[in-house]
Amino acid sequence: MTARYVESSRLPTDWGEFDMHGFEDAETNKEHVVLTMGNVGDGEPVLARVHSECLTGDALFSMRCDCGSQLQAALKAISEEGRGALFYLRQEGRGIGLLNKIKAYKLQDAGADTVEANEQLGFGADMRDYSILRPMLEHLQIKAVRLMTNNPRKVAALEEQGVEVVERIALHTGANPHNEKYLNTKAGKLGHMMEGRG
Ligand SMILES: Nc1nc2c(ncn2[C@@H]2O[C@H](COP(=O)(O)OP(=O)(O)OP(=O)(O)O)[C@@H](O)[C@H]2O)c(=O)[nH]1
Ligand SMILES: [Zn+2]
Repeated sequence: MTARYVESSRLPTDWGEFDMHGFEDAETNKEHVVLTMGNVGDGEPVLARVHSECLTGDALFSMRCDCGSQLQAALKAISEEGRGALFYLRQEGRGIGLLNKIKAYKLQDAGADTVEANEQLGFGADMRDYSILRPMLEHLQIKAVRLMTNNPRKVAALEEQGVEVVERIALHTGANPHNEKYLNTKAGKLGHMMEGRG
């Protein structure tokens, strides 16, 4: 996988003004963005979030997951520090795509958990590929991060891309009665670190 840098612009948000950098992956035709604030290329560790697209949670206010709340918390944390980077990767549905995620939700409505639903559809539990990050990190000259995530696989994935993860910062937010099973499955089957969640 390889991403080509295309263009940057300003992006004013509720949490202040970010710089938005667009990348294109010619192999998959996916378009990815990175929002940065401050000087992220100075060699100092960067407060960072690698966020996987979740149309339902990020844009449509879904309570089935914690994605929208994590996205907002990450932007807020970056703006409070005045420096950081949010990688918005188009890996909808842990890489299976939106329509397959809807099929997985239907199976979950009938009792399956998120992992069982993916397996019933013939997919692995998590099909995300993080190698797309490498050209983005290189372009932005980010060499070390303080990563906001509960997912140890993301820490390992960044290290595989040659970036030092000097700290993992837990991101426990957005728990509600509708996503209790989903969060429990993440902790029980997908290795997410959910200690202290409450
Ligand atoms: N296949 C599938 N994907 C889902 C489901 N619910 C959320 N997702 C996707 O999962 C991705 C988010 O991954 P999560 O496992 O919630 O969290 P994470 O990104 O691994 O870890 P954090 O950094 O801690 O947020 C997004 O791409 C969502 O669209 C589901 O039930 N099935
Ligand atoms: Zn989500």
